[in-house]
This record gives sequence, C-alpha cells and structure tokens, in this order.
Amino acid sequence: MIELKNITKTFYKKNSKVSALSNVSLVVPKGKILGVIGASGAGKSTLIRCVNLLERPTSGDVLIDGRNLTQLSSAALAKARREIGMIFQHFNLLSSRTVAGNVAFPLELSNTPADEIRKRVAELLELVGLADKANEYPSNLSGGQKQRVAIARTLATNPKVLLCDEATSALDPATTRAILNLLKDINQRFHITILLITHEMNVVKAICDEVAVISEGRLIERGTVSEVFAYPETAIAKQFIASSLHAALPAEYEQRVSPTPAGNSHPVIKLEFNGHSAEATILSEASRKFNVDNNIISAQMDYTGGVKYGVMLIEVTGSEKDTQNSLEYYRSKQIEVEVLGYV
Ligand SMILES: Nc1ncnc2c1ncn2[C@@H]1O[C@H](COP(=O)(O)OP(=O)(O)OP(=O)(O)O)[C@@H](O)[C@H]1O
Repeated sequence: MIELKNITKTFYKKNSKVSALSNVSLVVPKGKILGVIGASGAGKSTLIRCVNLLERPTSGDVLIDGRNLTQLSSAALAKARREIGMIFQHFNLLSSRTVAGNVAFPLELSNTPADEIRKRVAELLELVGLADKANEYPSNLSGGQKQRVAIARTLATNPKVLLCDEATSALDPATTRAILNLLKDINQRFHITILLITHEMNVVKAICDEVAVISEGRLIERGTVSEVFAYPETAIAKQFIASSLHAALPAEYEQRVSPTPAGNSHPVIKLEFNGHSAEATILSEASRKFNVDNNIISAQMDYTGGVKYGVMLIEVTGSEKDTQNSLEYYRSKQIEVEVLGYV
C-alpha cells in the first residue's frame, strides 16, 4: 500500500547541505502497521512527511496503492492526499471550531452535503468515544481527547493510509495506551495501513507488525517486531530495546552497592537475555552446577514470537570461584553479563 523507492532528501542551507534521508526504501503491505524508530534528528519526520509529499524528496519515488505521487499534477496530488490521513504530536486542531466542527472540516472542503456531514461526524465521534463532546472547544479537552478528535477528523474522508507523526509523544502512559488501542482498532476494523514514527520502543511493541530502525537518514534494520526484539542486529536497535526494559536497581541497593568487593560482599549482576540466549531456567541450572545462590533483585522478561528476552538483576552468593564459574556459564549460553558492583 505504501512503497518508498530510494528516497533521498537533502536540505540546502546558505553554505551547507544536510542529508536528511539517504536512499531509503520500504514497503508497508495493505492493512499492516509499520513503526519507524530512531533517535532525534535521525530523519523520522522528514521520512513521514515525504510519504504525502508535505516534503518533496530530492530523488526517489513514493507509491501509494500503486500510484506514483511524485508524478501527479498538483490537482491530482490534492485528490490523492485525501486518501492519506495524518495525525501529529500536537494534534493541530482548529481552536475556533468545536469538536464537531473540526471533524466536519475536511468534509466541508470536499463539498459533502450538510446532512451527510452531520451523520458522518456523529458516527466518527461515536467511534472515538467523544459523542458527548461534540459542542466543546479543543481548549476544554485533555491531550488524549484532542488526539481522538484529530483521529476522527482524519478518518472523515475514509483514508487508505494513516501516517502518525509521534502521535502519542505528548501523552501520559495510560492515555498513550488508550490512543494506541484506538489506532489498532481502526487498523483492524477498516484495514487502514498505518505508518508511524516514534522514538519509543514501547509504542512499536504495543501495535506494530513490523519495525524499521532509522539512523542518520538511513534504514539500518528492518523486521517483524518479534524478530527485531529477540534478535536485534544493530547497536541502535539494542539500545532502543534496552531502554524499553526497566530493570533498575532499587534505591536501597543503589546506596549499598560498592564498585569493589570487600569482606563478605557478593556481586550484583545484570544478565541480558536475547533470542539467542538459553532459557531463563539457566539460573537454577547454574545454582545446582556451581553451588551458588541467585537472588533475583529485579527482572523484566518479555515473550514475543516464541522467544524470551529481557533483563534480570541478581545477587550471587557463593565462593569466588563458584561465582566466577557461574558467570562464565551464563556467557557460554549467550547471555550478556555485567557486574554492577558488590553488596
Ligand atoms: N526544513 C529543514 N531545513 C533544513 N534541515 C532540516 C529541515 N528539516 C529537517 N532538517 C534536518 O534533517 C535532519 C533530520 O531531521 P528530522 O526532523 O527528520 O529528524 P527526526 O528524526 O524527526 O528528529 P526529531 O525526533 O527530533 O523530530 C536533521 O539534521 C534536521 O536538522
């Protein structure tokens, strides 16, 4: 449904040029949700803006449902854009219009008859759970409600494709989950193809089928969400995954932990499991084999596509030799081992 072929975008400033996208190609099949994740400045916004030609690529082709947008006349492009909805981080609602007025806006632009507009607006507000807010103004709504209005507005013209530009970045975690659920629901009910950009792996994990990682204007990794989570290839993908796993040392441990061993102290170890690592039962195996006790301090293990991955912080008690042998054993099972300190 969405096909980008060799997209390059270069911005020219007075004496310099910025290469925002270099030779980016990607495909999003009909009805799928693809998340593009990247750090600040990686080129995410430029990429998503190239899909509806809000930003014209310096070179390359943008095909939506088989039609090459870069070759359309401006009138044909305006028409084609009605099939591409977009929602933004800061909602972009018209403050002088009510909720119903905002949702009606694109229908008024396309000269839809008034009674049809009324019916469609009521339907859409029902869909996004805002039927009781039709006559409110955006300033009286919460961030989550504003994003619901923006979603209803963009669905008004029955787009085939929905572009989400950091759509949940201004929302708290609970509201983020609710908006992501709404997007997933829309995707499933209407088979709308969604391309979203984000800097949060949790957004990708919540609703995407596939993920692409962008860095310095290049797509460096791509796969199903479970493949990339279980077997990340690039350091950047690993970093994003690690940042979505919260296995932090509790404050009480932070205060007690010392960088060097002393007297009877024992090590606090961080174990990172990925798809290549052995199962988490490895802790009891090591315990039996090497006469060590493993006390789990905190852990976040996840399970996607038949593989477990995640992070575990443990405190190991045993003789120095047995402890070292157990750590070597973990390493031999493809678990990444880091000594955080001693308590
Ligand atoms: N209109 C512009 N003129 C000049 N340079 C630009 C323009 N828009 C983007 N850039 C540059 O292109 C690069 C990619 O920017 P882009 O906004 O696409 O990144 P991003 O991944 O969306 O970042 P963020 O998450 O911070 O929004 C950056 O170096 C940026 O400074």
